[in-house]
Amino acid sequence: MKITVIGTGYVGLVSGTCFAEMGNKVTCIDVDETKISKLKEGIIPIYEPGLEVMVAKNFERKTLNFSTKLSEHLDNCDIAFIAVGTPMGDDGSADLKYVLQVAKEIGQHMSTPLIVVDKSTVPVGTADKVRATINSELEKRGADIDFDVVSNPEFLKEGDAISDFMKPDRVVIGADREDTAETMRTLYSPFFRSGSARLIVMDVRSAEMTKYVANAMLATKISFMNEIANICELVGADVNDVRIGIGSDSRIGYSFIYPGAGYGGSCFPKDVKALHRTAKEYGFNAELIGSVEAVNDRQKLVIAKKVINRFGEDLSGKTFAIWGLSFKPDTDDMREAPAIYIIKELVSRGAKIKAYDPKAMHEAQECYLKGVENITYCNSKYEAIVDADAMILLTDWKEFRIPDFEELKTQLKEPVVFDGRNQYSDKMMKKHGFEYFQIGKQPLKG
Ligand SMILES: NC(=O)c1ccc[n+]([C@@H]2O[C@H](COP(=O)([O-])OP(=O)(O)OC[C@H]3O[C@@H](n4cnc5c(N)ncnc54)[C@H](O)[C@@H]3O)[C@@H](O)[C@H]2O)c1
Ligand SMILES: O=c1ccn([C@@H]2O[C@H](COP(=O)(O)OP(=O)(O)O[C@H]3O[C@H](CO)[C@@H](O)[C@H](O)[C@H]3O)[C@@H](O)[C@H]2O)c(=O)[nH]1
Repeated sequence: MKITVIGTGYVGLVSGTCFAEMGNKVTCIDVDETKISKLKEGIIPIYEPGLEVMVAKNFERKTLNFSTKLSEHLDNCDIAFIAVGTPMGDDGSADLKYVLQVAKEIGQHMSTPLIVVDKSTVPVGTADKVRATINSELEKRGADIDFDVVSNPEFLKEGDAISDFMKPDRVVIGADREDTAETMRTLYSPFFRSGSARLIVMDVRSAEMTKYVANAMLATKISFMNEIANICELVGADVNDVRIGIGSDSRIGYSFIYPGAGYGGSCFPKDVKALHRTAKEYGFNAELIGSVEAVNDRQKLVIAKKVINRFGEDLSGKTFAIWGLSFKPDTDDMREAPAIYIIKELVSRGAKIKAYDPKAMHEAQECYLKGVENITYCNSKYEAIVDADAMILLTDWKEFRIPDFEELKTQLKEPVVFDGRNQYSDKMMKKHGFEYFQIGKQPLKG
């Protein structure tokens, strides 16, 4: 099929590349000229394992192309995917300005029948707005061209994006017309080896809702466990054991019940807020969803509180080594990363920070921690710990899992570790003589 993907970010680039991998002819469009010219030179703007090789292969065999000109890539196109950002608006709702701008451009330039697919995460009712916007542009130029609007939310995770897309748990398609649904089934059939039981077709509004419900459910699991972790700590229980104890019940399961320094990223925080806001617009106070968000906001500062309890309210003269800045491992993405909040809190109390992340240093320096004083960016995790008063682990990158503990102990002024992702254990830390603070368990005194 001939496919145009509009918005070449995490979702657009991964989706476009994976569709190309399956033999479709794909053009990825973006308004960001620098991004597009870099992609044409084989430079990938994001860090996502496996993506660079797949982009290069498909670009070379001409199944994948990049452009800034949407108007040149709608003729005889079968499907146009909208994959632009839907950031949080001032009132917490999803800001649809990029989506509707794309819809407007599609209406202005389409010349042949087209299926327009919303892949961006958008509130219920957005497909109707996209349809109305396209119709209005067609009317303005007196054009009568058949088109349909489909919702096909994306469930990929950053860091695992290629495998999530190539081997999806499910693909959700919201289509109100059977011929459109059939085209979408054909597009996705190569991604499912044995039939299409996991290719779920429903009405458009239910598909739009499904995306928010999936993210809200996952975020709820995390906030629930973080709440439990805080209680465990107070009553003298170990949340790590409790997690295993409950996860073994197949009705609960092990995934997404890891307590930590709070969830971040470009999706959970904004999508939970947007769902809460949608409910409010319909006059309903979604209390549980509101609490999920509030618990997470509080959780982001739990590690900072532990540092303050240990070192005092005034942290001037103290230096802390931070291991991990990205919101999760295997990505350079720092959107809503707990590290931003924790570092700002410590710096505001006079602390100095020595930070290291395998991939997110540039994002931190140039964007998310830009202008924050007293941060030194280090070239390695070991450089960061030299003369620091304590090490604080905030992202569970594999390279932090089994560090050289003796080196860590020697370089730190005092052997103190705060673990925001429960990567180590009391047993391990006791062996090496550390004072060890983790989430959901009373501290191990040195
Ligand atoms: N990042 C994820 O892991 C993920 C996963 C599932 C769903 N989503 C959803 O997918 C959507 C996109 O997210 P993302 O993380 O890929 O965003 P992103 O910010 O990485 O990329 C969006 C891209 O769209 C481009 N753009 C904006 N306006 C445009 C226009 N008029 N024409 C062409 N390009 C335009 C931007 O320049 C940018 O490159 C969001 O709704 C998000 O919630 C994201
Ligand atoms: O048990 C867990 C699991 C995750 N997290 C945190 O939750 C956040 C989000 O993690 P993850 O879901 O792996 O990353 P995302 O790339 O944000 O992916 C989520 O958001 C995407 C955008 O909507 C969806 O497509 C995915 O299905 C959904 O998992 C991160 O800060 C993690 O550290 C925890 O604290 N505990």
